[in-house]
Amino acid sequence: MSKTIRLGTIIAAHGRHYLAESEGARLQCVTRGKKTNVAVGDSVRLTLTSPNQAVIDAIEERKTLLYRSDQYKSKLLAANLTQLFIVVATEPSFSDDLVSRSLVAAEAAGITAHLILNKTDVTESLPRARERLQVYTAMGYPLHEVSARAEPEATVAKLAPLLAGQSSILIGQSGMGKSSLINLLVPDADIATREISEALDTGKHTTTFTRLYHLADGGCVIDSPGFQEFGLYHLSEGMLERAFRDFVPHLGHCKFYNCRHLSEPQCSVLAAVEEGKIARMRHTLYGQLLHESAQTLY
Ligand SMILES: Nc1nc2c(ncn2[C@@H]2O[C@H](COP(=O)(O)OP(=O)(O)OP(=O)(O)O)[C@@H](O)[C@H]2O)c(=O)[nH]1
Ligand SMILES: [Zn+2]
Repeated sequence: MSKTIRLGTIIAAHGRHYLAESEGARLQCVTRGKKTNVAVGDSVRLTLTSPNQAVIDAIEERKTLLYRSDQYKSKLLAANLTQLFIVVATEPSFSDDLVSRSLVAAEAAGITAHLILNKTDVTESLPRARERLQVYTAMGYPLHEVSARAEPEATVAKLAPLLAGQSSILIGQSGMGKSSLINLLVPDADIATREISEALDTGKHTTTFTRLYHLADGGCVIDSPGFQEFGLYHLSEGMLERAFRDFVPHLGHCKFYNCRHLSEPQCSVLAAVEEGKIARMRHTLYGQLLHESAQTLY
């Protein structure tokens, strides 16, 4: 049989099983050997092995790559993204640690980050949520307030134009309303998810895989399973300080050119923390991430 080579886009990933879209068809894909370096959003070169199956031969050059990592391994979240939306809600309470880590990951990957505050209809928790989000809006991250349940049309009117023509990912802790938002933005998301799940043969684990949906206005949106941890062990010290957007104006002014901004004398980052220009919580996280990146084993 002569080989058929095609280009495709990875639209779902579950373990080492991938689903690609190519010339209007969906193809079940595997990698060669034990490679697991493929991400949703990747452009790939495929060799067809049957009418609906293929082997991934190569990954085209990525524009961006968003990933998280722990001490032992990295986990690719999505490739070729242009934007990241962090979904938080008035309730349940969101984690500043996860929000900040997601922002740092986006900065390090060169992806624009936005915040979505969902469930604004829960008015008693709204002032507190807004107050907590001020630290991020002060850094220039756009905040979009919506209520997927109480104001679905207004939610779509606000978010759809931001997503059009872009390649976006929605991430958030469980319970923030990410699925509700996806269902509003991608009207046939449920059907698409079921089809993808069947094609991937993931059985019951329908919500544990990352998938890409096309948008009516062009572009795509990627839904990833909720997670509780966002390890950034892969970021080097130099990348870390620049991925803290609030640190950037103060970099280059420390007494020591190789200042780590932890306890050095005449450190302009520490001075900014003392002056309230950098939130203490952000500096604490920076110290934690620096510590984590020193633990990397791989
Ligand atoms: N009051 C209110 N509740 C909402 C809103 N949006 C979603 N919810 C509710 O919040 C709960 C969580 O919503 P989901 O969309 O399942 O949230 P998720 O972030 O996808 O959570 P997981 O599926 O656990 O990852 C559900 O009970 C929704 O009905 C909203 O705008 N206002
Ligand atoms: Zn310093």
